[in-house]
Amino acid sequence: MFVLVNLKAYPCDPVEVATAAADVSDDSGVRVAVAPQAAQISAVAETGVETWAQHVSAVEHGSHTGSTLAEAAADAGAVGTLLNHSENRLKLADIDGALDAADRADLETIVCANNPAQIGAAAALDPDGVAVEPPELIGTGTPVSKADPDIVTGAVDAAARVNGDVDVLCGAGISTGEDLVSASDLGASGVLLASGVAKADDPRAALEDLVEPLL
Ligand SMILES: O=C[C@H](O)COP(=O)(O)O
Repeated sequence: MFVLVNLKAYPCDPVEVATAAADVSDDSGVRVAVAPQAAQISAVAETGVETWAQHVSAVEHGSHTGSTLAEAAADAGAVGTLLNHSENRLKLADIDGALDAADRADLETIVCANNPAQIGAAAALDPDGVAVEPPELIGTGTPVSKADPDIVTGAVDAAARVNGDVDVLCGAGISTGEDLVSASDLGASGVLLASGVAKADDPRAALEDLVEPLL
């Protein structure tokens, strides 16, 4: 299972979370990555944790003020990027362009989507992975794997019909090892989560709890 922790714009210490994630990944053998704010990619990558961008723009080098250049994210230490997160939705053409930008910079890609139909569309663009997240469950602590398991199995089926090479993650409300096991049982190959770690009093303990059933 792949555990991707999105720090969003939460007021956590990204280096503290990243250091804990690197340690938990090393100790458990579970792949754990952290996606901080763009300006914090370098500091997070220096901890040794697998580091992802939260977004890259569909642009090349040039006059694009305010953009997040894929090459700059990679130079700072990112090895992958989320795209089209529910909190940063993109037009179809911009998802496609951002995937091209990520490919140019050798970044792994996960395209987020709300439901199985959108997952099928996202998979058709040939990212490395897709992540299904019902927006209404994001940040609630109610795991998608329990509240809406059909959306996870539906996403797995939709992706497989379109593109057998794409990994399928699920997210929204995931915070415990039990949630991780449920996601795996439903066919997901990873989880995308945020508040369960970024807003935890003890992010290290939250990460340890997440991977515990996989040990
Ligand atoms: O990127 C992460 C997702 O939006 C899930 O957020 P959450 O774990 O706080 O529900």
